[in-house]
Amino acid sequence: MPPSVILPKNWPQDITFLTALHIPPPLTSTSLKVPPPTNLPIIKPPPTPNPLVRITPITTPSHPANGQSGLFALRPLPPSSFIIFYLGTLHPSSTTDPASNYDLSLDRDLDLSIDATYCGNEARFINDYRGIRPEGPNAEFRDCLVETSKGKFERRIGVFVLSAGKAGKRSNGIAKGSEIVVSYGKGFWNARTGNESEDQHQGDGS
Ligand SMILES: C[S@@+](CC[C@H](N)C(=O)[O-])C[C@H]1O[C@@H](n2cnc3c(N)ncnc32)[C@H](O)[C@@H]1O
Repeated sequence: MPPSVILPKNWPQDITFLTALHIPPPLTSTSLKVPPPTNLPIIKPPPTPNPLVRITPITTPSHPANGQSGLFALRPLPPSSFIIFYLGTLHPSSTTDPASNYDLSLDRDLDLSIDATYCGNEARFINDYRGIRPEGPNAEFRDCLVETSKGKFERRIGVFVLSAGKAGKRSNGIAKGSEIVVSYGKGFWNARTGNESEDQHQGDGS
């Protein structure tokens, strides 16, 4: 991280803040290059810290992640809008640490995942909707692209506000002050309650 980078409020001291994906050797960004044309949205990297969100310690006893943190909207976020990239360490999915609570599959065909246990950005604080928002998630992970140089694109995972259709007809997106929640997928929770029947990664399934 360049020394001039301003850390987001409430960023933990023991986690490295990233402004770009961490790609340790032998992987290179070539693994993420996508030849055009593609139908994925092209996202311009947002400023850091991300002005749309805030990491907030959870102190409500009834919140299932009480004592941890969550990610909250600092302003109204319209349906389908991009919020933030999911950053962390890129690694082959075959090396996924089954105990990681911050691992997200980037692409099954490319066999790549992103783990934000030791380094990441604000997106690592997004909680699962279960026990928090009875209506369901208000955001989701989506595949997208970033233009790294003129005409060159790389794969990323972004967090997007649910579309009005998915969130219900009257959805206005995410209100200022609301917690941003996704679905980690049943597999995430099954793996943690000893049910191995649906062993998927965070973000798969619902
Ligand atoms: C990706 S982290 C989310 C950020 C985490 N709350 C933190 O402060 O670092 C995933 C972990 O958050 C907690 N968590 C997220 N959503 C939860 C929920 N709906 N109920 C209980 N714990 C949750 C669990 O400990 C889970 O392993």
